[in-house]
Amino acid sequence: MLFNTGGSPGGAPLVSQDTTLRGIMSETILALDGVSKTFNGKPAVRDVSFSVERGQITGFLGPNGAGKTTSLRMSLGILTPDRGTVSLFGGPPRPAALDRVGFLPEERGIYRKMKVIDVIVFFARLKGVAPAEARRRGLQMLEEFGLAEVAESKVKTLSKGMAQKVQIISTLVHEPEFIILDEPFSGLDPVNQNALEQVVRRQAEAGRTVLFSTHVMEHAERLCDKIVLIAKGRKAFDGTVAEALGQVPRRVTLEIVSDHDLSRVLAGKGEVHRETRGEHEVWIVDLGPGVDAQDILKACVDADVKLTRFEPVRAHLHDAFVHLVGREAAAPEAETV
Ligand SMILES: Nc1ncnc2c1ncn2[C@@H]1O[C@H](COP(=O)(O)OP(=O)(O)OP(=O)(O)O)[C@@H](O)[C@H]1O
Repeated sequence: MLFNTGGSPGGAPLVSQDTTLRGIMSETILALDGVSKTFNGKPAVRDVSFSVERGQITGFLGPNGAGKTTSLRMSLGILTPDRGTVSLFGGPPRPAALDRVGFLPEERGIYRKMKVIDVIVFFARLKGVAPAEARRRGLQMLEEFGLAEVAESKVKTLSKGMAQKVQIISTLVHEPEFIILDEPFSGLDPVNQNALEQVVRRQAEAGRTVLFSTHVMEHAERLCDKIVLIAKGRKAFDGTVAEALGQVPRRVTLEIVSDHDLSRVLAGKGEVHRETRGEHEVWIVDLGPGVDAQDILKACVDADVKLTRFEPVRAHLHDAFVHLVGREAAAPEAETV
């Protein structure tokens, strides 16, 4: 097992180990209502509302500069909104509520001169875990993260990825009910990104609630019960991954060797584009309402068209994001100025 999924703090019953039930039993852990924040006259977050439900994994997605970190900081009371309200565990984000949260900030920094295990124990103790228990959990988690041999090493001797894992352990060691991770995958190599995805899944399976921000859609596509898309400070979408993908026109790509004109065959099936790639003619169909890929295949077979490729194209979350906010707003902030 990669990570300890033990009981919830204070012995409270875990909500559910079942993904389906997780969806049904709804209790709002965090709610932002009409929240806005401006820095030096420049709006960073504009009238954003969304909620995070207990036991779910929620992805907070958007390009660099979209307003994710600012929203997370407001969620935790680190920043005060100019307008709107934040409710954490049913009230303002006060210290007692924050003890139930594990937060991995975007700006990472741990005490370089301390030993790894001492850093983890330090963070656990800040959240009220007894010293012996903090050490026991810290050593167990280091083992599970493949870092057992560096427990007594100084932080400054670790690679960047190892240091990030130590910081993730420090975020989780007090077994918080609600885990907020700001860009947790950045700085990790693909193997460790996969390992972190497993950690997030196991936390949710243990009944914990996870909210993480990312500009890499693939993590959210694989992990999330719900996603919130934000661009240029505004919420663009809030729903399940399937609902987001449902916003993208379904597409089929056809390839033929001849210069057969498919316009008549594909008439009424959707929006059709034609491209020449080498000696192949490629026809791309954005399927119209009520048309599915099989209708296109049947029309080609009936018209005796010799296909060299027939490919229903699977949409990805990035396509949905671009479709919802436009290519310019989907780009990182620096690319749009
Ligand atoms: N303390 C601050 N002072 C001034 N401007 C800020 C401050 N914090 C954020 N901003 C600005 O607010 C906007 C949103 O930034 P934010 O960090 O919330 O975005 P983000 O989606 O988290 O992106 P990134 O992943 O790059 O941090 C940006 O234009 C940023 O420069």
